[in-house]
Formats: sequence, structure tokens, C-alpha cells
Amino acid sequence: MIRVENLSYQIDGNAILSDVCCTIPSGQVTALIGPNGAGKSSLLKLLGRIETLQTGRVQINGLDLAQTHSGRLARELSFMSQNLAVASRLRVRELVAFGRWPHCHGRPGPKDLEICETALRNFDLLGLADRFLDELSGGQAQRAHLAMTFAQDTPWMLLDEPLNNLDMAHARALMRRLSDLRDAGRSVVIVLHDLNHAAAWADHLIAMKNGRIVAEGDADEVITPQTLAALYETDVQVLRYADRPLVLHHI
Ligand SMILES: Nc1ncnc2c1ncn2[C@@H]1O[C@H](COP(=O)(O)OP(=O)(O)OP(=O)(O)O)[C@@H](O)[C@H]1O
Repeated sequence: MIRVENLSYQIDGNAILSDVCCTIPSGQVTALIGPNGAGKSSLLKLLGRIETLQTGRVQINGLDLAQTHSGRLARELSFMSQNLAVASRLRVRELVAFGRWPHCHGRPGPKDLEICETALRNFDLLGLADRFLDELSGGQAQRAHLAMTFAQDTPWMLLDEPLNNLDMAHARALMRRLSDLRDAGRSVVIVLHDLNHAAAWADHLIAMKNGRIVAEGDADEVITPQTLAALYETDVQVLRYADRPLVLHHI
């Protein structure tokens, strides 16, 4: 599990996260939801040690985040950012191979090559493997970064809005793949704006607003008209489909 204790975070004196406490269960898909600016990415970046902890403590499977060696951490968790920094003269295959760095330190063996090939195949990238990253569409680039993250093959995956730019078929395929990983014992923390993907696939949801957690639980506990109206300050209808909440918010 990830245990978050009394996490507060400021930028230039402004409170971004205030006294966040939560337990993120292992072996589940946990979705972070909430309006723009709620603090979801900030929390995820602190969990992935992309940003440095200021106040509070985080333990990941018993490892103290602040004390863990970078090499060890990179074998425990992978992180995919919302903002993809694309190094243009890199080919897709080379980007995906970077995912193996924590395991092989630049000297890939047969197992590393096989994992990269599987990641390329799983994200529909075999035909694009030798393309430069700046020759890809937005969704193809997103899939290339996802393939790199999958190739890292860690017990925990932290993904910030991974559905960005993905068409509906690739979005559903990704969520299915995450669900399969969960069934194989992996743990996923995912920032999602699409509440129906959260309702359909997440085992646990954490709703954030103004740098605080305002609701937590399974989809039936969190995806309610009352909670969503308070969270997003807009009217929302919640129906049911396939025994899950279905959110209507587009008209
Ligand atoms: N580098 C920065 N400098 C100043 N303020 C920042 C910086 N990064 C984030 N913030 C602020 O921190 C708050 C939380 O941002 P964060 O990106 O964590 O929200 P979010 O819930 O992920 O939002 P979104 O859904 O829009 O991606 C926002 O008010 C944002 O303006």
C-alpha cells in the first residue's frame, strides 16, 4: 500500500495540498478525480518523487519515499507525466527501451528486449517503432510514452491523465490492460477526468478539491450526484449501467 500521512505542499507560499492523509491499497486501480487545479497532479508528482516532499510522510510498500535510493524507487514505481517532454530525435523503440534502464542500465538482455517488444505490440506501435517521436500524432506519442512506462514493469504505476489524446478504442484498451495488470497483482494510481472510465474500471476513488481529499471509496460511494455536484459545482446526473454508475454531464 501507499500510506500518505499529513502531506502539505506549497508553491511560492500558496497552499497546493493541505494535510492530505490517505491509504492507497495495493493490488487495485485507484483513480484520483476532481476539478482543474484540485491538486491531483501535485499529489501524484509527490508520490512519484518528481517533486520533493515538504511536509508529511509517504511510505510505498513500507519504503520511506524520502529515504529510498533512486535506483530502488525506479524498480518500485513508474510515473507517466501529463506533460510529455518529447525529445524529437528519439525513435519510438529507443524511448520504450528507456523504460528498462532501471533494470539493465543501458545493456538490454533478451528479457529486456522481449518486454520492449511486448510493450510496442500492446500499444499498437510495431508499425511505428522506427519513427522519430516528432513524427507521431498526439495519441501515438501518448501510446509511446505509455509503452515506455509499461516496459519499466514496476509493482506500482502512477499515471497522470493517460487517456489524453487517446481515441475511444485505445482508451478502453488501456483501461482493460490496467485492469489485467491489477488482476496480476500490480497497483495503479491514475488521474482521470473521464468519470465514466473511473466508474467502470477503478476499485477505489479519491476525490480532491482545493488541495484536500473530499471523498473516498468505491465507485458507488464516490460517483453520486451530490458528491459530483459539490466537487465540480455543476449539475450532474448519475444513471446505472452494467451495475456501475454512469455519469451524464455533456448536455
Ligand atoms: N509550477 C507551479 N507554480 C505555481 N502554481 C502551480 C504550479 N504547478 C501547479 N500549480 C498550482 O497548483 C494547483 C494544483 O495544480 P495541479 O496541477 O496539481 O491540479 P490538478 O488537479 O492536477 O489539475 P488539472 O485537472 O487541471 O490537471 C493549481 O492551482 C495550480 O495552478
